[in-house]
Amino acid sequence: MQLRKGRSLPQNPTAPEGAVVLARDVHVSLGGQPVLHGVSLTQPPGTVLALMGANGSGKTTLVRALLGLVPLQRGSVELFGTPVARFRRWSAIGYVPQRSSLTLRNATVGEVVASGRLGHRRPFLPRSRRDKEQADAALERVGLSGRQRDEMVHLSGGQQQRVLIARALAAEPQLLVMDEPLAGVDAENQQAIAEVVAGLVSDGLSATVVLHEMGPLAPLLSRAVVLADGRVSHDGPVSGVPATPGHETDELSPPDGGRAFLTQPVSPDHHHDDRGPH
Ligand SMILES: Nc1ncnc2c1ncn2[C@@H]1O[C@H](COP(=O)(O)OP(=O)(O)OP(=O)(O)O)[C@@H](O)[C@H]1O
Repeated sequence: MQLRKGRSLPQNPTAPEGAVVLARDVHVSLGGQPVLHGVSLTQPPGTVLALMGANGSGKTTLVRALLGLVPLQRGSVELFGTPVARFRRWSAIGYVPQRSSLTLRNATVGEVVASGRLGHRRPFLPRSRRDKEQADAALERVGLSGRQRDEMVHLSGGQQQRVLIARALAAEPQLLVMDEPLAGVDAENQQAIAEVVAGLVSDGLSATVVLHEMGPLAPLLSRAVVLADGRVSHDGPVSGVPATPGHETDELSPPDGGRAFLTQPVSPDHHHDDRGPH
């Protein structure tokens, strides 16, 4: 599939020095249960960081901690050099949540992508020409131009995922945070998503991506942080990532990576078939 480059999405204005994400000794408890036990990581600008690990290892909780969505028991998080509690430039971050966690039955593609501009809009005013241009450019970027009127429910899982990425891109982010963008997505759409990410990275954006397996994103990953039971078990090049935790001699080595990383089967929620019209 050939994807056209977006027309007017921004170049990344992030200064070359300084991390886009910096976490130090992050401890998080949920429902009284400790989930993260002292996680630290640094993501330099312009990089693609994979957060990996088995089901329940704490990946989603870590992403939520990085975005200030859950309180820290201990430790600190900085976004673009600002402590997360004082961070206000949320439009600089495009968040693509797990598709399976969303209910989008009644929304159209255009509505979903337009909602990505809400952070730029002033209350009670109709959307501006720039809002529309950025939404259209984001949709073009993911290869779904002209699909604004389609209902989300009629798209395949992979196409829905691409719409959610377009929604995040419409906000003109500098950092894209994606939670399992390849889960339940067919090979063609996985490739399309990888091409979108490659284009964004070449424009200087950064991406933090929760992954069960690297798939076609493998060649794009700058490094991987692997969690095991809420602790970092690996932080470094992707080539050093074990195919299965506990079997560290069996390594993935991009660009022909993409083998399954799981120690446990993906929960049914992660395996919505990529059905529907293409
Ligand atoms: N609200 C909550 N209350 C109590 N425990 C929770 C809560 N949310 C998550 N947990 C627990 O925290 C641990 C980490 O969950 P999390 O969803 O962060 O893991 P994950 O690595 O993203 O898993 P998956 O790959 O299945 O999405 C799990 O043991 C989970 O049961």
